[in-house]
Amino acid sequence: MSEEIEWWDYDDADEMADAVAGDIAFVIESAIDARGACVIALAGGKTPLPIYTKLAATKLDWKRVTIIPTDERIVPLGDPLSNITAIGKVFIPKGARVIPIVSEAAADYKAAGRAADSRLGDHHWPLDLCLLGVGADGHTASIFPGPDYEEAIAGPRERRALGVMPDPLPPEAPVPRVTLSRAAIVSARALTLAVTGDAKRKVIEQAIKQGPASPYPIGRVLADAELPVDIHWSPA
Ligand SMILES: O=C(O)[C@H](O)[C@@H](O)[C@H](O)[C@H](O)COP(=O)(O)O
Repeated sequence: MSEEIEWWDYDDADEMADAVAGDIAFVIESAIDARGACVIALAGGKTPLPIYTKLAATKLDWKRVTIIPTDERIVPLGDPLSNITAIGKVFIPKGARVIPIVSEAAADYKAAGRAADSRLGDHHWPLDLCLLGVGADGHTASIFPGPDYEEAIAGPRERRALGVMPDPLPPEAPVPRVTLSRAAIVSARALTLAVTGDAKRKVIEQAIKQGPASPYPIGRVLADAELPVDIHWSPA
């Protein structure tokens, strides 16, 4: 379990977006100063979109920034469900390298996961930052209960990404996924969550209490984190 999990509460999503965008910009600047480049993973879903808009408005050396999604729904690029399409719309115009982890709608989600894993091998590792979202069911990235759960949570530590068939399929995007593994997520130099609403807050608080025995994916991830984790929260 991480030594330290710190909650940051805001009045609204806009205030949260300002703060989280500021934190991410600081990580990016520091990585560029230290190494000349930065690699970050950004969550899919809707909650972080205001953060991305504010982050993209920040003056940074975007050409030195590589962005991957924490997870992707297996759909073609351009599909409304595609996480990297939403992220790319915001950051490609800034000059960032935005890397899809699913190149085409693969019939075999496991093969899509293997391809993503090998593609991520081309990038500097560990991540400078991983921004996670959380579902009200306790999933994070695309680590969901189902046949691939143990592999996502406790597969070989060098495996960065894998294919996942959630069971049950989540109604908001009922498709197989490719996700970063727990090992890849917790190896990030900075681990940040951005969530809204009481339901998600309750799930995360419960998951933290449960520790490594948590039935929630986010509980299993937080239980394995060694660095301090920041959880940013606003009511809506
Ligand atoms: O592809 C995905 O589904 C996401 O990356 C996922 O982990 C997301 O962060 C949560 O489902 C929260 O999504 P919302 O922010 O839309 O509630």
